Amino acid sequence: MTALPVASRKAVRSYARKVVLKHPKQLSLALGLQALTAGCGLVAPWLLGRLVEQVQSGINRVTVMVLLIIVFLLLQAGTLSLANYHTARLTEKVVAELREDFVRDVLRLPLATIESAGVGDLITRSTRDVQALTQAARTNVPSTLVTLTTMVVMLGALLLVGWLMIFPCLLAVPILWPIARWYLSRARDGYLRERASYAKATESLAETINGSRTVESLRLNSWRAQRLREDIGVAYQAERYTLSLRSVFLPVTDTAIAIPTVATIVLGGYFYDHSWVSLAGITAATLYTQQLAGLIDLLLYNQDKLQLAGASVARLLGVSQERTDELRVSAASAEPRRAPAVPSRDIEVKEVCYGYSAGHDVLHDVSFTVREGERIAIVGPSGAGKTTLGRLLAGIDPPRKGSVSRGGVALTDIPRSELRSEIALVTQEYHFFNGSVRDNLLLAKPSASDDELRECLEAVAAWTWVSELGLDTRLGTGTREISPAEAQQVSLARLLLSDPHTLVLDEATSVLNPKVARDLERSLAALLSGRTVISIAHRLHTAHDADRVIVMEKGRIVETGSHQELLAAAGSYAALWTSWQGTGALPSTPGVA
Ligand SMILES: Nc1ncnc2c1ncn2[C@@H]1O[C@H](COP(=O)(O)OP(=O)(O)OP(=O)(O)O)[C@@H](O)[C@H]1O
Repeated sequence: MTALPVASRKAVRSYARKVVLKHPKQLSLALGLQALTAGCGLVAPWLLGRLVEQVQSGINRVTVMVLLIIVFLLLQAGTLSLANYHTARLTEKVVAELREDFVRDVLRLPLATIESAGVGDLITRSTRDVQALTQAARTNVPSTLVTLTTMVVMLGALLLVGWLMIFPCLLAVPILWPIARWYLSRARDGYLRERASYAKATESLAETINGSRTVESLRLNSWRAQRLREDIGVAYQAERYTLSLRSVFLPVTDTAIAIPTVATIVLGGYFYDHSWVSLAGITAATLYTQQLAGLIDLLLYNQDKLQLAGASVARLLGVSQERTDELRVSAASAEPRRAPAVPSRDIEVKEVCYGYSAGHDVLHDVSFTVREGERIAIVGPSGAGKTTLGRLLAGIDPPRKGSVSRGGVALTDIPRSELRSEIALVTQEYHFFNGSVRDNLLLAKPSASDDELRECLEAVAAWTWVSELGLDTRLGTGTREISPAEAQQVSLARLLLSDPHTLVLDEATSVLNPKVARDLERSLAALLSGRTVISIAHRLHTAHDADRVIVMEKGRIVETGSHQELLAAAGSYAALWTSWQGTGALPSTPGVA
């Protein structure tokens, strides 16, 4: 299993910069309002300082001062709510864009990449990581911006009330600086490990749920439970590590931020004794320093959450890197290729070898050409390599050796959007998305008319039940359940709508009962005229109807010809045919798992 990539710190930083600078007006407005709020917040401590000084020197203007303090506090509350409103608008917009980017990138991932990464990784990225990022963007990012702006304004004010009062604040720096460096150099990797361990546990869980029947029937419950316990154990250790980082970081910083307040009072008294700072200055500085301590505390707390969000961004951006890599590969390989004078839709399979693991090929030296408009049936016993060949013919996996190409270009080098509109693989894995039949069909062609939808549904023999229910009736979990055969029919109709010129059908009609399957294949055959169809045939009547039959055994092509020619040759195909006529099933390849 190959995990999806994780973006580097540099990529995360440049993405964050891009996102922040994408809305300069909204950002300036939000920051401006925050600075105004911070400015209003500074007036009350300053006025309090003046009040203390006036009381000490016998001037009685308490009422005016108190009224002024109330006015500024109200002003601060007003600007704060405006600042919060505009910051929230900006962050909601940014979060929405991030989510959209992520969904777009996930939808563009090649099937082979998802399969090799495992669904657990993708589920964790699209749930926990998106959630961590959303949470940070909604609360910690705005809070950090407010805190930083307020701190800058406050330090300026501290300089103004008495520049000497800045020194007590600096006493915390020798502790805060190294502990922050220590923490930051470890937190990102810690959180990345934590996320990866969640992905693994989710993968195990998803695998167990998907294979629950197999687990039950083979009594693998305790083995699966043990596996899950191990994965949870790894996640627990990863969480303990990040917890241990926080257990050091937060108490040390909590202690360090208490120093400036104490030092301001102690040193302030000393400065006052020497008449270096006024009483008003010391009062205001003490209040500022106390607020500053609270701000640093908040900043560090946010920093922790931002580390977690940073790890999540790295994982989410990694998904887009996967896509970029793919496009880069196709762009690179596109350079030397020359468009043929007449674009050929023939698919050429040349000396192909392929294996799922190193040193164990399941396809050996396979060569043949699929001509445009041809009907090919690939037959052979179970484990012969038919499905594997089908995946290569659909451009999902590249061969280990040799080539599978169209017009001289390897299928895996053709941009996927282009390839998918040309060649489609139809497997036993079909999907009906919760919603109406119309919703499911329009995924393939959003502009399709009702007539087109009906035509495709009729072609797959589904119009009878769909017209009874209605195209817009909601189906799926929690509503009217859809049977596997119906779901498969809708998938096939969706495929017809997307109109690829080549179809690779791998057990496309296996869920249906033999009679319905045969009817469906007939309707499909009528509708598919003019298309290239490669059927991985598990029922030999498909081979009977094909232009050419390719017989595979143990990963090799052993015979090629029409049904009649192969029967006359009395070889492997003839044996398969006889066996199928007798039992309706194909034998397994001896020695092949
Ligand atoms: N994802 C996989 N990982 C590892 N080995 C695999 C994988 N898929 C298939 N194989 C192996 O590759 C070989 C060819 O399998 P394949 O499914 O292509 O055969 P098939 O002719 O389609 O069989 P069937 O008719 O039973 O579907 C088999 O030995 C199988 O165990």
